[in-house]
Amino acid sequence: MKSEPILQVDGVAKSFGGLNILKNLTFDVRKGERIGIIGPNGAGKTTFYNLLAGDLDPSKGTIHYCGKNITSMPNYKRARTGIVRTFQKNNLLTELTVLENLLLVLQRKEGMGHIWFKRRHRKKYPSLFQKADELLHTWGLEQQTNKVVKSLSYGEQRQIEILLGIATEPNVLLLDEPTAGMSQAETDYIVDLLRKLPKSLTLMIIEHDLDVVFGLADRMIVLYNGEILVEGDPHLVRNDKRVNDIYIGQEADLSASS
Ligand SMILES: Nc1ncnc2c1ncn2[C@@H]1O[C@H](COP(=O)(O)OP(=O)(O)OP(=O)(O)O)[C@@H](O)[C@H]1O
Repeated sequence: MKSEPILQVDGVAKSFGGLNILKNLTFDVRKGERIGIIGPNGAGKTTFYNLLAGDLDPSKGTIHYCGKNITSMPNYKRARTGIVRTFQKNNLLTELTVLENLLLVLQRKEGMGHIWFKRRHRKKYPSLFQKADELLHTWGLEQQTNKVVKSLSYGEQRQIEILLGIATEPNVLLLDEPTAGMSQAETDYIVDLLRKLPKSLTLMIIEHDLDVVFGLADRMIVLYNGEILVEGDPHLVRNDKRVNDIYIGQEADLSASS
């Protein structure tokens, strides 16, 4: 028996000054699904994440999360209820160390005040530090612990950003091009990390690297001109003529990226 949808998107549209960027999107996401979202530049993928994360309100339609209407719920409340996104560009505090960035996320999660950053001491907050150590160990990033973020490579910074998203223990994690700008080794690390995430976590991944997204997703959504062109099983989507047509002349032929 299929589980109840964790997200229900019903008739969602978004216009900017008369331009219809997203048109009548309707689909459900079930708990634990891995949804890959692809589409050419400008198809509306990031705008769609903005609507899911509460960074923008839809012009039409509704979004339900765990059965509750969240269409007008602001982003910080959605994040608190477990819908967390990462961005195409890093959102880290680059003057701080990896550990300090992680502690900041964990202290917020533990409800330890909204002071944007207060230096915490290991002796005084052992459980906070232990949690940070565990996360860095689990994801093989111990060596980065005390490095200042700005000293890391772009790909390493993106790895840390994803780690921070995971540290919040989200129910739904929205990843926006998680491997963009990464080396092959860094990409492999991220793919491996995403594969190891708990099965109960619902993942949505916007990704231009077709090998990555087809390798991770158990369902694909193809956006084109603000509409769902094709949706479904990755194997069928990969071989769909309409999908191949929109990728012809672009970075890759879908059938060649297996
Ligand atoms: N605030 C805005 N005002 C006006 N137009 C916007 C705004 N935000 C996005 N757009 C337009 O909406 C369209 C979709 O943009 P969006 O960033 O969602 O596409 P995308 O599929 O994520 O593209 P990419 O793969 O290049 O990131 C683009 O034509 C963009 O210029």
